[in-house]
Amino acid sequence: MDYISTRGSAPALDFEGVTLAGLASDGGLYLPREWPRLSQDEIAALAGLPYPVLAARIMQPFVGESLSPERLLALCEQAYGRFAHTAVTPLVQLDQRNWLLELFHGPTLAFKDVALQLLGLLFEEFLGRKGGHLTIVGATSGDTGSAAIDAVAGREGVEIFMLHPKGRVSDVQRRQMTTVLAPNVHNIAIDGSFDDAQAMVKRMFADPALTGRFGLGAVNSINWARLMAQVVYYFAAALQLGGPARKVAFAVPTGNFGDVFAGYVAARMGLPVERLVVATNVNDILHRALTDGDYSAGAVTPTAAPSMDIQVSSNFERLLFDAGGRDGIALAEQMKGFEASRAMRLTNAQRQGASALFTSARADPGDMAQAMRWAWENCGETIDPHTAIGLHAARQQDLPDDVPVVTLATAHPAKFRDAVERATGFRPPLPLRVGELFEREERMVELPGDYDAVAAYIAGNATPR
Ligand SMILES: Cc1ncc(COP(=O)(O)O)c(C=O)c1O
Ligand SMILES: N[C@@H](CCOP(=O)(O)O)C(=O)O
Repeated sequence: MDYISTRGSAPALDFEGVTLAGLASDGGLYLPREWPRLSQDEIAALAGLPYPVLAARIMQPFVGESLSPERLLALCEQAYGRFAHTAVTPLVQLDQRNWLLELFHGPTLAFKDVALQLLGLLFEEFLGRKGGHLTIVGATSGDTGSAAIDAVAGREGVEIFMLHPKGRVSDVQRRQMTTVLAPNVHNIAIDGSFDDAQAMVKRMFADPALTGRFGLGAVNSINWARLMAQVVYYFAAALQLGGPARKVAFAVPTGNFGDVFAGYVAARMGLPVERLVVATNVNDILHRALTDGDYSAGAVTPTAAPSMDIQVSSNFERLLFDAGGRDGIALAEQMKGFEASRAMRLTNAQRQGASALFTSARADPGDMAQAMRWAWENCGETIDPHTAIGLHAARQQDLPDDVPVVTLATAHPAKFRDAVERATGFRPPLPLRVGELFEREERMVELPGDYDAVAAYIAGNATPR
């Protein structure tokens, strides 16, 4: 399996290469040259497998020669052995139509653990072969940061510099990052939004002052390995609900478009998916793009679902490339225009390609609170604000009677307990496995939202390759 860039001019790489590279050298994102396809019989034969075995089977075609099937399985067993539920991503029924896919049973209580626990092990495996040192630079609106830090803290040959927008993550999210005092972990709070932090990280990969001295790596969903690991739970859920004989719809709380793009990959591999519902909060660039082709980024509005307070959505580029005909050179021009003006129109081909599977919905703060209350009062379930946005979208769908709708429950409600308590009156307790988060010392630096200041800090503190 080899991987090509969405912008058409970076060298093709194998799985090990894309995992360590993160972003392509032309500024694009890597995707498999071709989608591996599973027949309906092959999918049916996956029913009932333990999660790590299912994960290794789904991921093997993407991994190719980079890992033997036995080694990939061993890494999956190690990664998913840290989850607090034996099903890893259990399904919970809400009513006749609606289900929750709980993705928050990992060590840091959000769906990011599903991919990042594995990615930490992949880094260790590949660096162990090649030698060298990886300097991870990442941006987080709260959940990627804690999951990535947990996955790499204390590991040999890796260090992490994680940027988050100051004051715009929940107190639990911040402490999950800043109380990890391992010497290879560096938390940086910047003035600005997640979009500002993400733009800085992408710029670092094109900055010779950094790339010349440090081996930069990515943990954000620009890294293909992140998305690959997330494809697995779409199969896991569909198989439990009668797939592949029965189609399933998914409602996905969306920010950087990584999680829902993983659902698109599952469909491209042959999983019968009725619909993928892109659920946004008031930062609704994706909803506007999918409904009328307008991909224009305004300022980010802070909400009670801070992890989705994103306007420039990295992985949308992957969809524009794949659904729009895979013309990397044309897409590079289109993205250059977007980067200059923060606005673009989707082409007809991109709109048609996307509309075959995707639909979208937007939730304002009232819709979000109402969905939290509905789940609590009618089903006895506490859900977090991000999941609530997904559920709001799921409950608006007009679908054939026999199609179940799975809302991805992307974070544990206790990560956002103030918002949950405001909506439901119930304050969800933190699970014991996170420990005494509020008693621990915090460590981070605060920097202005200025690229040169952040790059200089990293250059002054990172380990050369
Ligand atoms: C809890 C939660 N829900 C949803 C999302 C959105 O996921 P994605 O960025 O993959 O669209 C995020 C962050 O990305 C998140 O942390
Ligand atoms: N919501 C994310 C934002 C980063 O997204 P990623 O999936 O590209 O890493 C977060 O919680 O940090």
